[in-house]
Amino acid sequence: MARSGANTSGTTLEPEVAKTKLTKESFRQGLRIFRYVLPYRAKFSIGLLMLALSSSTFMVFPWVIGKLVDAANGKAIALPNGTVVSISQIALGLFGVILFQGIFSFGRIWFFTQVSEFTVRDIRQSLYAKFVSLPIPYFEKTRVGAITSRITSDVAQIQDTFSLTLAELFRQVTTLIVGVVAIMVVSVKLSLFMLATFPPIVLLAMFFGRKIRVLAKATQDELAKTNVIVEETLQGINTVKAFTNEQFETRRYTASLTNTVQAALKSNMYRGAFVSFVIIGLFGGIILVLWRAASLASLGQLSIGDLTSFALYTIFIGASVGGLGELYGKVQSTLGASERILEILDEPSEPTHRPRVAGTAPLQVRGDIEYRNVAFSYPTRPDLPVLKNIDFDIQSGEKIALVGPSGAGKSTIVQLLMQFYELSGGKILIDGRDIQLFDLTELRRHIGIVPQETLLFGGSIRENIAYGKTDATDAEITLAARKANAWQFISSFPEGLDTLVGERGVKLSGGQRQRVAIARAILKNPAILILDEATSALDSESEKLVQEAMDELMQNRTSIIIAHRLSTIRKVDKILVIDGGQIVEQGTHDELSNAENGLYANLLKLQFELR
Ligand SMILES: Nc1ncnc2c1ncn2[C@@H]1O[C@H](COP(=O)(O)OP(=O)(O)OP(=O)(O)O)[C@@H](O)[C@H]1O
Repeated sequence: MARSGANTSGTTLEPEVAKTKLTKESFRQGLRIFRYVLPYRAKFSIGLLMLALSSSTFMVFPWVIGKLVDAANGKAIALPNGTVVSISQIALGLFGVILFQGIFSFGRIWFFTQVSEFTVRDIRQSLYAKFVSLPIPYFEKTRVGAITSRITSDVAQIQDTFSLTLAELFRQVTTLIVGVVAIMVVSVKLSLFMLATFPPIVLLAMFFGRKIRVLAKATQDELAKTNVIVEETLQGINTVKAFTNEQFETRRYTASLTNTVQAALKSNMYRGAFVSFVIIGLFGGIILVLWRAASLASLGQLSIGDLTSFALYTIFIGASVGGLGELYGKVQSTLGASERILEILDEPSEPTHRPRVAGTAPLQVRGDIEYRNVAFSYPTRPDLPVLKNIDFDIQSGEKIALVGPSGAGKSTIVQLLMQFYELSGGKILIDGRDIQLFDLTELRRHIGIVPQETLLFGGSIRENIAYGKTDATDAEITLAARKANAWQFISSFPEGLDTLVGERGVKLSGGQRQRVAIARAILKNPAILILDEATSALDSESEKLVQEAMDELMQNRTSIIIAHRLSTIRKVDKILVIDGGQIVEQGTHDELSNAENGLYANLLKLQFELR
C-alpha cells in the first residue's frame, strides 16, 4: 500500500503528483481523458477480452489443482458428462489452463501496450501543441518546471494506468468476485466463516495504509525542503561565499536533513508495524480459516482437494483485496494527473492558424503602422501602467528608432505589435486596419524580429537560418547568409552551413549569432522589421559587419529599431524618445540633439562622455 515508501534518498519517491479525492465529479472529469483512447477502441476491446480470458483461466487453476489432489487421494473425478478422468488427464488439463493463461497474457500486454503507447503519444502531442499555442501571459504565470512535469510525469502516470493499473484493477475485481463465488461453491459453511474473519482485517489494513501514506507525504515534503536549500545555495554560491556563510548554510542543511530523517523514521515505524500486522493479522486469518477447514475435512465434510482449492482461493482473495488498496491510490493519482492535463487542454489558445476563407488571397502587408493612444499594463502586474497614451505613425518603408532609459517601455511597445499581449486601451493599426482583425499567424508572418539576445536552436547553421522560412532552398539560405555578412565566417568553417552551433548557439560569437539572426530575418522577408539592438557592444570590426547587415535588412521595409547605442540611429526618419511609458520627445536626430535640455540631447551627451 505505501510501497512508494518514505526513504530519504529520494530515489523511489513518486514525483510531486498530488492525488485527487475520488468523487463522482472527479471521476467524470478524469474519464474525459478516455476520449484519447477512442481511436484505438478496437485494440482496447481486444485487450480487455484477453484480460477477461486470462483472469478467468487463472481462476480455474485452484479448482483443477483441488481435483488433482482429490484424484491423488484415490477419489474418482468425473466430468459433468460422467466420464472419469485420470490423474494424467487432469495434469494435462492443468497444463492447458496454463497454456491459455500464457497466451492470453501475452495478448493482453501486447494490445494494452499499443493502446497506452499511442494514447500517450496523442496526449503529449496535444499538450505540446496546446503549450506552443498558449498566449505569452500564460508562460509568465506558470513555471517551466510545472509545464514539463505535466508533459512528462503526469502523462507517464496516465500511461501506467492504461498499460497496468486498469488491467490490474480488472483482474483483482474478477479474482475477488470469482474467488468468492468459487469458495461458496466449495463450501458455504467455510466461506461464511472466512468472510466473517477477513473484512475486519482488511479494513484495518486500509486504515493503516492511509496513515502511512500521509506520513510518507510528510517525509517527501521535508526532503523537498532540503533540496530547496541545496538548489538555492548552489545557485547563489557567490553570495554564500561573499558573506562567508558556508558553515551557516551547512548547519541549516543539516538541520533540515535531520528533520527529514525523523519524518522518515516515523513513517517507517508505521510501515514496519504494518508489515508485521499483515503477517500476523492476514496470515493469522488464513490460519484460522485453514484450521476450520482442516476440522471440517477431518469430519469428512470437506475433501482434501476442496480444502486445497479453498486455501488457494482464499490466498488469491486476500492478495486481491490487498492489491485493491494500492490500486485505489493509483486511480486517485491518475485522476489528479488527468485533471491537470485536461485543465491545460481547456485553456484558450491564441487565435492562430485559422484556415483562410476559401478563395481569398494571402494577406499582403504594406507596412503602415499607427499606434493610437495605446495604454498597457502587463497581466501579471495589472495595477502598474507600463505604457500611457502612446501615439505615433510610421509610413510604409520608414525607419524609426525608440530610445530612452532602461525600463522605459521600448520593448513593450514592439511586443504589442506582435500581439503578445492584449492592450489595456487604444488601438494599433497596420495598413489602416486594427491588428485584432488580422489572423495572428498571417500577421506575424509579415513581421520580422532581430532580438537583443539571439536565441539559436541547437542544430546546424543551416537549420537556424532556415528557421525564417522552413522550406528555403540552399541557394536562398546562402544568399541570405551573404546579405547578412555571415557567409564569410560560415564558409571558413570546415563544415560550412552544416556546422553545429551548440546548445543555444554557444559555439558562435555574439556577432556571429546576430548575423545568423539577421540572415534568418532576411530569409523571412517581412514587410515590417523590429530590430532590438544588442546592449553588449561588439568589437568595432564585428560591429561594422553587423551594422552593414542590418542596413541591408532594413532596405524597403518599415523598421522599428530599439536603440541602445545612439550612434547607430542617426539616419533614421524619426526618433521617439520614451520615458516612463510615454513619448516625451520626437523628431529627427538633428532636431532632437539641438533641443536644449532635451532627454535625447542629454542621453547623447552622456554616451559621448562615457566613451
Ligand atoms: N513580462 C513582464 N511582466 C511584467 N512586467 C514587465 C514585463 N516585461 C517588462 N516589464 C516591466 O515593464 C516596464 C518596461 O519594460 P521594457 O522591457 O518595455 O523596457 P525597455 O525600455 O525595453 O528596457 P530595456 O532598455 O532595459 O530593455 C519595466 O518596468 C519592466 O519591469
